[in-house]
Amino acid sequence: MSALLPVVDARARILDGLTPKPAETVALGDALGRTLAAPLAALRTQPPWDCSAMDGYAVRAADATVGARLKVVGESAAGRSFAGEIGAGDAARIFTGAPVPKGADAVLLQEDADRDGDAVTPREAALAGRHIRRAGLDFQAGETLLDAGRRLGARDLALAAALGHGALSVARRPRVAILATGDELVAPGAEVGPDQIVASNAFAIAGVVAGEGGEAIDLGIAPDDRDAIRAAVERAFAAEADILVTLGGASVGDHDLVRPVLEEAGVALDFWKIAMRPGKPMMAGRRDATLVLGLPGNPVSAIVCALLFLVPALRRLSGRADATPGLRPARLGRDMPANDHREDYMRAALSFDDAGRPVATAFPRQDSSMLRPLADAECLLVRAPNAPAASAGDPCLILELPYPL
Ligand SMILES: Nc1nc2c(c(=O)[nH]1)N[C@H]1C(S)=C(S)[C@@H](COP(=O)(O)OP(=O)(O)OC[C@H]3O[C@@H](n4cnc5c(N)ncnc54)[C@H](O)[C@@H]3O)O[C@H]1N2
Ligand code: MOO
Repeated sequence: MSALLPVVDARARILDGLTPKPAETVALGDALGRTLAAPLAALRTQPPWDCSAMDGYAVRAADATVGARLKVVGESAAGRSFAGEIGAGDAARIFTGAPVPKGADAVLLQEDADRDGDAVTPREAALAGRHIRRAGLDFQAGETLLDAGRRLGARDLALAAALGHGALSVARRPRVAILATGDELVAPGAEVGPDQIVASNAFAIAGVVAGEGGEAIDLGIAPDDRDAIRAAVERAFAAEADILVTLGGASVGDHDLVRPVLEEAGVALDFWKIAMRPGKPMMAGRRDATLVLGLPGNPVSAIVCALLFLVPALRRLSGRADATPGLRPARLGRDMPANDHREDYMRAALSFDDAGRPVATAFPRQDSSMLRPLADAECLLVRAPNAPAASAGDPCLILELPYPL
C-alpha cells in the first residue's frame, strides 16, 4: 500500500463493486436531476393527429387557386376541432395546433387570403401538405425516447410529460455522510478562536453531492480525537450511508487519525495515497455496503478528489451511463516545466485562440490550500505523470469545472 496508485486505477477500484441503487417512483415535477432507472417509451403519439402549423384556412389544395372564392363552412381551433368535412370549394377557419378537418390537404396562410363574410379568396395558391404537421411527426406511441441511465434535465422533463408520463422510475438518491476532522476547525458563523480556522470543505462536498442528485448527511466536525472520530464514523454506518466522506487527517502527521480509526472501525482499506497533485494522501475502503473515501484536508485537494472520485461514485450509484468526467483537448497558454511522478490537476484559465480552439493557461500559484485560485479557475489543466516540458501552443488535456463545481 506504500506505492502511489495511478488516478485511473484508483477510480477503477472505487467504482468496482458499486452498483446502482434500487429504483423508486417520483412525480415528474420532482424528477429534475434524477437518473432514469428504466427506458422511457411514448404512451401516446405526438401530434396525435394531422394539425395546422399556422393560423389560416384548411382547404383542398386543388380548389385553393389564386382568386378562387371558397366557402368557409366551419372552424377548427386547438382543443375544439371541426367535426365536418371539407368538400369541393370549402374552407375551414383553422388555428395553430388545431386538427386538420377531414377532406382538407393544405393550410392557406391567413396573410395569403382575403376574407369577405363567409367567403375566402387565396392571394397565393395553397400547396398540398403545406403548413400541416403530420400525426406522429415528433414521436409515435411505443417508441423509446429516453434511455435508462440518463440524468434528467429540464428538456427531458418536458419530453417525458409529452410522452404521457406523470411519474418516473428513477434511481434512489445516493446518501453521502460527510465528516470534517480537525481541532482547528469551527463552523462558519461561529466564534473563531486564536488557533482556529473556518471549516469550508464540507460545503463543497455537500454541493457536489446535491449537484449529482445525492443526499448529504452532515456529520459535523470531529476534533482530532480517536473516540470522537470513531463515534462520528459509526453514525454514518448507522445512517446507512452509501458513501462516507471524511475530510482531513489523511496524511502522516501525529494528529492524522482518520486511517487508524477507519481500520479500527472495520473499514477494509483498499488504498492510501494516489499519484496525483493535489490529493496525494487520499484513501478509499469499504465496510459492508458503505464506500469510504478519506479525502485530504487541504481544500483544493478535497475538492479535486471529489471531482475525480466522488462524482463518478455518485454517478455509478445513480445508474448513470456516463460515470467518469471526460477530459477535453486544448492547447497550452504558456510553457510548462516537466512534471514529476504525480498526475497534476492545475487550476487554469480557459480562453480561445483565433481559430476558436480552447487554450488553458495554468495559474502561477498552485498551492492546494488556496481556494481563491480554485474559484477563479475555468478548468483544470491535466499534466500526465512524468510529462516532459512543453511549450505554449502544444496540445494538452483539460477537465472542465461545470456547475455545481
Ligand atoms: N510529511 C508529510 N506531510 C504532508 C504530506 C506528506 O506526504 N508528508 N502530504 C501533504 C499533502 S499532499 C496534503 S494534501 C496534506 C493533507 O493532509 P491531511 O489530510 O492530513 O489534512 P489536514 O492536516 O487535516 O489538513 C490540511 C490543511 O487543510 C485544512 N483543513 C482541514 N480540513 C478542513 C476543512 N474541513 N475546511 C477547511 N480547511 C481544512 C487544515 O486546517 C490544514 O491547514 O498533508 C500534507 N502533509
Ligand atoms: O497533494 Mo496535497 O493534496 O498537495 O495538497
